[in-house]
Parts: sequence; C-alpha cells; structure tokens
Amino acid sequence: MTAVVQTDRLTKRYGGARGIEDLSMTVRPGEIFGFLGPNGAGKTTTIRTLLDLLHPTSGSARLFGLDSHRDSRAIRARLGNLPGDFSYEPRVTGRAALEHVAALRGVRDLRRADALAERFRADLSRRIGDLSRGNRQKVGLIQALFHEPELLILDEPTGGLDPLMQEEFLAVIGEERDRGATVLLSSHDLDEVQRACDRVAMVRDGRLIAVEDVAAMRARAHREVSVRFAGPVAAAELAALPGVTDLRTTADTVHFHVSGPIDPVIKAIARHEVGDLEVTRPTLEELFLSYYRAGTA
Ligand SMILES: Nc1ncnc2c1ncn2[C@@H]1O[C@H](COP(=O)(O)OP(=O)(O)OP(=O)(O)O)[C@@H](O)[C@H]1O
Repeated sequence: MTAVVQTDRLTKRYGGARGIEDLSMTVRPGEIFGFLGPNGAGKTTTIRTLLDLLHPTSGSARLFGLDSHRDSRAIRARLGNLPGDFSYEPRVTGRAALEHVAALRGVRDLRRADALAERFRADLSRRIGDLSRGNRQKVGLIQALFHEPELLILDEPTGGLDPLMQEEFLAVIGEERDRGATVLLSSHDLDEVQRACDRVAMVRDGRLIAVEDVAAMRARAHREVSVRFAGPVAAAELAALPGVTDLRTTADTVHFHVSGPIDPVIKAIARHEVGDLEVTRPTLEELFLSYYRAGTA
C-alpha cells in the first residue's frame, strides 16, 4: 500500500536557524495521524513543506507517491488543508469565500458545505472580517472538508473552537476516516490526540523523537497501584514481585508501579487484609511528558 505521506530526511532551515531536521515519517492510508510537539517544535514547518509552501533545504516529501514540489498541482486537487492561521479576504461573507474556493476546485455542489455549516453552526452570511477567531476557524474547516478530499492536512484544527464544536470536529474527522480519507493533524491538545488519532508523531527541536500507536502506548503503560492494608503492611513481599517498581510506603499504604501481568500482584495482595485498593493508568499527558523528558538528557 502506498503511503499517503512519506518524508525522507526532510530538512528545512530558515537561514541558519533550525526549522526541521532529518524528519522521516510515513502516514498510512486511512489513518488519523497526530503531530504533537511544544511551541516551535517544527509542526507548522513540516506541514508547510508538505504543501509546497516552503521548499525543503534537503530531503524530500511525497504525497500519494508524488513529489511534494514537482507534482504539487496534482497533489493539491486531492487534499484539503486548514492552515494554522486561516484567514480570507475580510470583506467577503463565508458563503462567498466557499463559492470562490469551490470554483477554483471546479466543484459546483455546495450542499456538503451547507451540511457542515449546519453541524458547526457556522453563519455563512457574515463577513469573514466580522467573525470571531473560532467562527472563522469553522469556515476554514468547511473549506478544507467540503470537497471530500483523500487527504486532510489540518494545522491545529480546533484552535479557538468551543468544547461542543471540538466534539463535533472529532465526530466529523472520524466520519472522514470511515469514508476512507487520511488525516494528518497537528495539535497541542493531548486529550484530543488521544481521542482522535490512531498514531502520533512527537517532534521536539525540529526532530522526530517518536512515532507511536496511541492504543498500544496506552496498553503498554504501567499501572499505578495503591494498597491500604488493614493489618501488617506487605511492602517487602510486593517489592519482590516481577514487574513491580517504584515502590514506596506511606503509613499503612503502599504505592508502586506494575508493568506486565497484574495477576501475581492481585493474588499477593489478596493474602492480606485490605482496607482500600486503587489501580490507575497514567494519563496520556504523563506518558508524553515521559517521552519528552527522556529526550532531554
Ligand atoms: N519564517 C521563519 N523564519 C525563521 N524561523 C522560523 C520561521 N518560521 C518558523 N521558524 C522557526 O522554526 C522552528 C519551528 O517552528 P514551527 O512554526 O514549525 O513550530 P510549531 O511546532 O508549528 O510551533 P507552534 O506549536 O508554536 O505552532 C522554530 O524554531 C521557529 O522559530
């Protein structure tokens, strides 16, 4: 299966300044691929290079197997793009903007744009310049989506959207994937990434530091266990079990991490009188932070 997006040691420097460095990644057909990283990490630079708005200093990018620069016209017809700073001629209405984009794309039917406007509660009769950031973003999303592109490239798509609209957005891109589209989105919102994405790439200081399957990452994560003992505290016994780490005791309670099977731990605890038990997994945010911290050494 041809990768929808493939970069090979993609590098973009701004004069001497770093943009992105040696970035190689693959976005597979039909996946929602998240692009995550702190401010200035290189997410927008990568996206703008894919869209041929910036020229790579070295390395290459292919979309649908086509060269991002040489074949940019053919690529453009197959994708929908929401830039991070979506703006449009401020004097025109949302509807006029969409009609213009439709004409450029050779699309006549605006029914899907209307349906999306209804879902996002976007008022297309107002002038773009009079809209709030969130409402302008809705017009940006509609123009990226209404022609049912094969690939959606969305730079911080939910910036400025209220939680209700953020939910609607997640539903819409889920439907896009169901109809076979591929989605590449950048985000700062870990919860959003966790809910929306199949895989996520993490970038820091212009470099790719990890690409992970979101579900596998969660499944692999250790559990955090706290046991309050009603009788004697069985700390040493628990510390000796396979997979148990980071054990510490506070008064009558033992806290530790477990990686791998939890059954031996449960059986060991069950031999004692237990006052309370709590088992949780770290949040995705904690998992991501551990990646970034690991890379700072
Ligand atoms: N036009 C430019 N001229 C010089 N340096 C630039 C330019 N655009 C971006 N950079 C630099 O490239 C690096 C990557 O920036 P980029 O905007 O791609 O990051 P980002 O991950 O999208 O950040 P954010 O989350 O803040 O949007 C930063 O160090 C930034 O200062």
